[in-house]
Amino acid sequence: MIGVDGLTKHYRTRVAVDDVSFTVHPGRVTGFLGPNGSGKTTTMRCVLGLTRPTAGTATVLGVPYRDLDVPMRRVGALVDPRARHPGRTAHAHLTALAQSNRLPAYRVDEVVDLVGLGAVAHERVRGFSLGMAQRLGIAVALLGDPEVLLLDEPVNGLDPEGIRWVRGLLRGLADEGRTVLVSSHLMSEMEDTADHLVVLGRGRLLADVAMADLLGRHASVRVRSPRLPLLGAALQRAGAGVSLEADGALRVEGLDPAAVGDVAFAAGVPVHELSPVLASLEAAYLELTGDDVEYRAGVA
Ligand SMILES: Nc1ncnc2c1ncn2[C@@H]1O[C@H](COP(=O)(O)OP(=O)(O)OP(=O)(O)O)[C@@H](O)[C@H]1O
Repeated sequence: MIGVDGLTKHYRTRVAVDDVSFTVHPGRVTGFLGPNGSGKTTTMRCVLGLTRPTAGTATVLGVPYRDLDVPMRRVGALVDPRARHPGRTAHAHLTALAQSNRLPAYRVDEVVDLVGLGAVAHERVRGFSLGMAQRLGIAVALLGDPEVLLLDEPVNGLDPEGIRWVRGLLRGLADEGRTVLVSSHLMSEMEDTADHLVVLGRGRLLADVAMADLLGRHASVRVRSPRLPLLGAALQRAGAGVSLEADGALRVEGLDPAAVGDVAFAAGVPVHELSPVLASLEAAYLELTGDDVEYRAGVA
């Protein structure tokens, strides 16, 4: 469990995180989303005791991170995959961490195998690709076999096979009852991985919502009929938003498929197709964050 309560962080005049509260529960993967600069990393750093909040609190398993005894056994984190000793081998890096955190040496070989770094474990980290560095960062996070995991952009730099592997790993960790908070910019990846979403925009909380609810809220219905104008008018009278698709079908928003069918029946209009259309996470996300994007392409 991760608890963030009234969390606020100011950097001089910039408000990086603005009175944000949410709880990350165990047993599910919680996706942490938001445009660039929306405060995700700052929030994670506050949870990990790396950044001191201006106001509010962040706790892990009910206590501030600094109060945890042997934190690596309780919380695993991937925040900056490049932040490790470049002259060391991956194995030596993990061994040093295991020793300083009183973790068993056999755990090093376990996590090396788990993240698929067996072939390069004795090579220097300096020569690692971003994908290999990410895998090593994930190995560090898993070293203490922790109950809580915070991973900032873990699929950054990974190839499709690596991305699939991370997805399976996160699912497995959540299924074991662990708390998993993971940030990503890849909407399609989040859609396949996360059960729950916490969304930030300009440092504020925009949504704390189950993935299925968010997608359901933005779902629509496709309907075809030989008497389209009549059906469109009846649906609008029922309060639906109606638009014409390129192929001549109607796109109906604000009513579920059963309600659309009932409106058609009551209007005496034949229906030739009636299908629910699930929103993509990308569309739902853009709608949520539309006004809160701080850095747009082409804008300084
Ligand atoms: N050490 C710092 N000093 C000054 N400003 C900072 C510092 N760290 C972050 N910020 C600012 O705080 C805001 C939030 O940044 P943060 O890195 O938390 O966002 P983010 O959502 O993780 O972004 P990204 O997706 O780009 O990593 C940004 O405007 C950033 O410029």
